[in-house]
Amino acid sequence: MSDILIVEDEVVLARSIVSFLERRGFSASYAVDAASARAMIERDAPRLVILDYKLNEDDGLELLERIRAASPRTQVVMMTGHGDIDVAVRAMKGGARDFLVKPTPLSAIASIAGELMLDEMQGGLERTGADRIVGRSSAANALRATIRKLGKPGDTRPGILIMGPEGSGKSLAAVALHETAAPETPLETFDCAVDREDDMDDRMRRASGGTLILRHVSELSLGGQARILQRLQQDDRPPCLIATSVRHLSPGPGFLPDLLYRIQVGWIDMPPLAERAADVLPIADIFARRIARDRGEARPRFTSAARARLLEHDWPGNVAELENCIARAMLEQTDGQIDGPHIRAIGARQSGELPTLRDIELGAITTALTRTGGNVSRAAELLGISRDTLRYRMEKFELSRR
Ligand SMILES: Nc1ncnc2c1ncn2[C@@H]1O[C@H](COP(=O)(O)OP(=O)(O)OP(=O)(O)O)[C@@H](O)[C@H]1O
Repeated sequence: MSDILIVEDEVVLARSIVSFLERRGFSASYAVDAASARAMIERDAPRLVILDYKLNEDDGLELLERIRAASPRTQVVMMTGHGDIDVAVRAMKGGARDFLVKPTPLSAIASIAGELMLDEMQGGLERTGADRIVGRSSAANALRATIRKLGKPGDTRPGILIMGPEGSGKSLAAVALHETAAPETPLETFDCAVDREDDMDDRMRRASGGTLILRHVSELSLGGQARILQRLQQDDRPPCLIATSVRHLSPGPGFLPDLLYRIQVGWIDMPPLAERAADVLPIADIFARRIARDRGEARPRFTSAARARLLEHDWPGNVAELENCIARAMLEQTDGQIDGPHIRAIGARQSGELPTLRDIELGAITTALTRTGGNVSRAAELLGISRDTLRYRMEKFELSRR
């Protein structure tokens, strides 16, 4: 009896996934066609089925429907091809828990299996260090690895600048870094956009020997910057500075070079949530579970319509927007079930005459593709994103069909 069943017609791939999972302590087996998969599901009722959308003779979506009917407790994760976002959405509507894009790194499969087992234990809600970063996109994996690397305990801790759009998780990454590098030391946060600069001295004194997170550092006045530099010199055990910023910083009249060089030793880029769609469902799930736990309620379930809606949205307000959306959905749901209509995203902030982010993005992609004569790899390079991300965005804007 196995907890995980891999349904994949390429035997070599199926075997390697199974042995990878088994080396990590999961019990797994595989089936190469729909008939044997169904027989094994009836016999074992596995916790998780990882199902290839394209099976030789059989249709993965049809098999998904049968699995859901035969074994409701079995979770199904669909493996789709690149650009098959419509298949992914259909799979979610058909009751799949999630989807993975092929070629799927084995680590992503292990992480999904791990998440499922964590869910079963109702654990994993409170995390520390790099594990605070929920998600299984390659960007989330890379971020956790960077936090572990930069946060290696050592005598000197370099200043670190975390750049990224609003609500993308910069402050969370800053806390994760502190917990990785020096969890026993004090942690203080100063928000340069809202806190009074008169409070800075006190905040720095309390952070001595630990970490000071400077949120929205680009908003700090020259006076405030000078104050920080002065205190850093006076303190025997000056705090490590971790700064976050939406805007690019450059030394010049607005920002003291000495402070910038102190902050910008290490660097982390937070990508927008739209570039890591694989993170949306795991993050939504943990937000909903935390709210339910705080209210003493059972773990909420997302219907397939809700999951599909979460995946279809672009999240211009990033993780903060997703958090807000889930908080509202949790207010509206009544029976522990979050359904499609409960998912109402606010979208980008109203900004007068400004074009929407969607328009800007569509414009940039179209320009890059026009300039490169439709060459996706070169267009992706011009835009500074991966080829996969560009293909995904093109699919969303239906550019490939134009
Ligand atoms: N990968 C993630 N996993 C779980 N929670 C996340 C993740 N990223 C962000 N969050 C949560 O989303 C919310 C917004 O993140 P955060 O405040 O860190 O964004 P930010 O980039 O610092 O925003 P701002 O630009 O407004 O300062 C927080 O509640 C944070 O804990």
